[in-house]
Amino acid sequence: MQPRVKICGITTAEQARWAAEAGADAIGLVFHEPSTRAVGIQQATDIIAAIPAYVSVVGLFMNPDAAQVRTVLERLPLEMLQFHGEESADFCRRFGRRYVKAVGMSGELDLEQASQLYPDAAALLVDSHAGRRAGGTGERFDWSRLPSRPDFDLVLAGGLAPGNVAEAIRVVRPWAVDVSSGVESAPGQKDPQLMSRFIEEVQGVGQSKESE
Ligand SMILES: O=C(O)c1ccccc1NCC(=O)[C@H](O)[C@H](O)COP(=O)(O)O
Repeated sequence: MQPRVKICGITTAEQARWAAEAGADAIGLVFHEPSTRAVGIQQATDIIAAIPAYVSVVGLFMNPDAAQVRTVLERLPLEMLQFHGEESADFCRRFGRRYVKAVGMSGELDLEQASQLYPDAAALLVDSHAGRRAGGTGERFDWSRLPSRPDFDLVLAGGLAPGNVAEAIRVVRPWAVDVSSGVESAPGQKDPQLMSRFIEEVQGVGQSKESE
């Protein structure tokens, strides 16, 4: 089955339209400072207005306080939340939204234990750096470290790009892939051609012989 695609770190309405037209299933808005991709409420409002139906909007936080998340949710119609820090499961489930929990692959990590810590997460996003280190690094990790048949939906992130995403999918067979740096021509500058090529590579894996 073809993985879903989330393009993260969208900062303008134009980038959002590019991502949706390229075929992204979800668009990520970063509410964590400091990040070159962080957006404010009005900016996010303008971006969301440009996103067509059936493309979900994910709000990304890293170790926020509850008031920050609540303020964003009062002002913006986010479909899902993504927590990228050391948030507890109790914290993540407080906001009445489905959420994805990011886990960092730097250092030793027991993914099965992580999935038991967040039993109601919609998915676990495995990234090069989470927990104490921010994401959006453009760095990949050793995909062979991932379990072959996890008992949770796995979102693969970290250094993905048009040139490696097909191999990543064949190795990991994730539920979804998530990309930010790999579809940028410069930090924070999403590129429509890179977005299209990335999604074409994802779609191509389903058709190619090697994927069997
Ligand atoms: O994208 C950011 O700037 C960011 C900052 C702080 C925490 C998380 C952040 N991004 C989270 C994502 O979901 C990214 O898409 C993910 O880490 C992959 O990023 P990249 O390696 O650049 O593709």
